[in-house]
Amino acid sequence: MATDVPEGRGNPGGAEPAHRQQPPASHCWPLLRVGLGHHQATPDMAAHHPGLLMLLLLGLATLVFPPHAAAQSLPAALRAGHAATSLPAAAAAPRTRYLLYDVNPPEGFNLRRDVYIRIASLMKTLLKSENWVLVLPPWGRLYHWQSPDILQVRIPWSEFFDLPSLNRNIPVIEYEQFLAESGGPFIEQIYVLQGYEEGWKEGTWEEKIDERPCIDQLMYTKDKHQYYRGWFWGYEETRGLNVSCLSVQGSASVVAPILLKNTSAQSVMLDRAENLLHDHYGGKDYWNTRRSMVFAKHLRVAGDEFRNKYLQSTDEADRTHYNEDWTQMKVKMGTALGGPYLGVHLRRKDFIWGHREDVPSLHGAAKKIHSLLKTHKLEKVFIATDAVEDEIELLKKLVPEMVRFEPTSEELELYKDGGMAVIDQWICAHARYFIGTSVSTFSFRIHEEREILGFDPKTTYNRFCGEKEKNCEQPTHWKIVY
Ligand SMILES: C[C@@H]1O[C@H](OP(=O)(O)OP(=O)(O)OC[C@H]2O[C@@H](n3cnc4c(=O)[nH]c(N)nc43)[C@H](O)[C@@H]2O)[C@@H](O)[C@H](O)[C@@H]1O
Repeated sequence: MATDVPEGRGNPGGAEPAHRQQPPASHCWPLLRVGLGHHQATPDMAAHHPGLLMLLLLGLATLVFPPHAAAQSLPAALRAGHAATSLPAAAAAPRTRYLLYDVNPPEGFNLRRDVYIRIASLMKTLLKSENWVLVLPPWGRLYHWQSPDILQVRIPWSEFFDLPSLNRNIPVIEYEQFLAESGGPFIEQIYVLQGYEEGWKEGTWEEKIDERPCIDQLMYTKDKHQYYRGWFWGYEETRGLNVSCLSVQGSASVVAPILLKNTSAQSVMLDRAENLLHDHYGGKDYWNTRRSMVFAKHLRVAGDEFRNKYLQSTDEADRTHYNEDWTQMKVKMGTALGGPYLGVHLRRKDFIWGHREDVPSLHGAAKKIHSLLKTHKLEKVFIATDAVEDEIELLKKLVPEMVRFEPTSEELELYKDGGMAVIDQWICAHARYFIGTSVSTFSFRIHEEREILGFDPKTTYNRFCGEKEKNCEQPTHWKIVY
């Protein structure tokens, strides 16, 4: 079970509470895109312009009576057993509360996708008693996204994921919609999640959460109006009204009582949300959320066109039919054949800097690739990698059969580094046989995509071994649960 641990990063085995019930997946919450641009009234601006102050006050009023509260409360009302009644909307509508979250800055795209799954479980717990909406943290300023000359900040989720699909699992909105609905640049309560200073004694694991003094120096500073400034995904006008710390040890839903009882703030942000563990890793709720994370259509189309053109791979021939509605997609294991190519994810950069034993040299990887091509009678290999230019040149020499998705500058600007990662993953997910890199969440997400598509696990849960590795344990098969 070597590979389950890094997935949760400090996710101690056996600490999962009972599987939590999920709300009906059949609702599609209303998606209201409100174009606000990146212009917000700032607290500083308001202080100097009485007219703006008026606007700001109006905005604050909408915190209490958000314009879409009635529409968004409908699923909650239905869950609570009410019909869509003839009561006046304002009277019938419980207020909408907004959950926001962020992750430790150095963490990459696919670890962040894992944290989303944990937060979705918390949302499902909250929705049992109140009307919450998850505000999707805009993408950007990720350490691994190093392509020069493209602006990679304030990126909405819709650039990488299909929002209607996410909404079939839990109610989500983009950050700009939150700004428009809540009327201003304020997040009322920020909780910074941290561990317990005293740690935990082995053998005495218990789930707990407490308001505690902050252990590390806060990444938030007060402005002259006593509002908190910080990194709010590149939205420089956003401010926190209150910041405090929570020591937490446990799964995501351990936070629910705090949010339901200790604070009445309408918008609550959980910073350093990677400190929460999965409610139930690999269970039905996990898989429902994972299945709802459908890649944005334009990225899937780009990947499909590439498969067709360079890898002679089509869904018909490969038996990888995809249903746009994930709730209707249930493929029997082993049904998918995959395109006539080997899929490879070769993680480099920070994975080799630590001289890790479980990462192969390029010569070692090339040797394994050739052996797999022979075994599976394949002629082409698609390689997804974050290797630097020199390594790519060496790879080209070592593996002349290599095919890569190399974007034009226009494509890179359009898809960005995140979109490139998605396209690479999508192509790897459709290969006849896949081999990835040890403990990389990038590879893990490919495993899951192949599980959803219905591949035989033998063609999926494979990884390269380091030349000096003594016990090269292969990835765990996490069977899909419907
Ligand atoms: C050591 C740790 O590794 C963890 O990375 P790991 O799980 O592999 O996976 P990720 O969390 O996705 O972070 C790696 C990032 O590197 C880029 N990248 C890696 N491989 C490829 C590839 O084959 N194709 C493309 N297009 N991009 C790639 C991409 O931006 C990806 O999101 C990080 O999340 C942690 O922050 C930390 O750095």
